[in-house]
Amino acid sequence: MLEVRNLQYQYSDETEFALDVPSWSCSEGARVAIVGRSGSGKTTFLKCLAGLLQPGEGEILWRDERVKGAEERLVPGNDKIKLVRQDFGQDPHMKVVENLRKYILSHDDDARADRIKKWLNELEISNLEQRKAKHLSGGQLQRVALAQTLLAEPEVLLMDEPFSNLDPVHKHDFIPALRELFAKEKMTTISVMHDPVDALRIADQIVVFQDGQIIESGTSEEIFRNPKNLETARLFGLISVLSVEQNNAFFNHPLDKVVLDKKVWFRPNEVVLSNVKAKYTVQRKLPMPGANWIEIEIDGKLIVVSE
Ligand SMILES: Nc1ncnc2c1ncn2[C@@H]1O[C@H](COP(=O)(O)OP(=O)(O)OP(=O)(O)O)[C@@H](O)[C@H]1O
Repeated sequence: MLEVRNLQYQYSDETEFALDVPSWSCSEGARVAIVGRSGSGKTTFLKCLAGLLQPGEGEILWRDERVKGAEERLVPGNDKIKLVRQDFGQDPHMKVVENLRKYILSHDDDARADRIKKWLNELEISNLEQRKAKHLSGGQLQRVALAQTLLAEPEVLLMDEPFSNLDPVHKHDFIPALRELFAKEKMTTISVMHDPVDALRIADQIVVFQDGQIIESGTSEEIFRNPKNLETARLFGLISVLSVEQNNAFFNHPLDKVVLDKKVWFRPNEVVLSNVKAKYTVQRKLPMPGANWIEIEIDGKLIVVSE
C-alpha cells in the first residue's frame, strides 16, 4: 500500500499555495488518475511521492517503509517510486538506444539489450531505437522517457500528463495498451491527467485536487456519475448549474437526481429541449457525436441541453 499521512509542503517563494493532504492511500497495483485545475497541486503531490521534494510535515509510506524526502538523500528520488521526467532526459545527439543504455549501466550488455528491446517493444516504439533523440517528435520523446523510467522497473510509476504530446489518434490506441501493460506488470500507477476522458480510460480510481487539497477520491464510476461537489463535476465536462428555484421554473420535470453545494447540475445529455417550459432563446447549436447540443438562454442564464 502507498500511504500518505499528514503531508504538507510549501514552496519557499510561494506563499499563496500549500499542499495539505491529511490522509490518502492506494493499494498495490491500483491505477490512479489525479485531476484538478491548473495550479491545484497535482505535480507537487507527485514530486513528494517520488521523493523529489522535502515535505515540511508528514510522511509517505510505501509497503510500510518511509519514502525519504529530497534532503535526506544524496541524489533526490526513490528507486521504487519513479516519476517520468517531464524534460524527457534525453541527450539530443545520441540515439534512443544509447540514451536508454545510460540508465541501466549496472547490467551486462546482453541483459541491457534485452530489457531495452522489451520496453521499446511494449511501448510500440521499436522503430525509434536507432533514431537520434533530436529527430524525434514530442509524442515519441514522451514514450522514450516512459521507456527510460520503466527500465528502472519501479514498483510505483508516476506520470505527469503522459499523453500531452500525443495526437488523439495515437492516444486512442495507446491508452488501453498501456492500461493492459500496467495490469500485466502489476505496477501501481499514478498519473496526472488534464483530459477527463483519458483519466476515465486509464484509471480505476480518481483523486481530485483543489487548492492543494484532495477534495474527493473514489472509483472512476463514482467520481463521474455522483461527484460530491461541483468542482469535480466541472472537471469531467460541460455542465449547467442552476439554483433550486431556477430548476423548478425552467423545466416541466425539474431534475431531482443530484443536488450538490445546494445547486442542481446536469450534463447536456441529461436534459432535452422539450423539457424546457420557460421562455428561451437559442444562442448556439453544438453538433456533438451522437447528439445535438443546444445552448439556450433563459432569463439571463445560459444552459446547454440536448435538442
Ligand atoms: N518550483 C516552484 N516554486 C514555487 N512555486 C511553485 C513551484 N512549482 C509550482 N509552484 C506553485 O505551486 C502551485 C501548485 O503547482 P503544481 O505544479 O503542483 O500544480 P498543478 O496542479 O500540477 O498545475 P498544472 O496542472 O498547471 O501542471 C502553483 O501555484 C504553482 O505556481
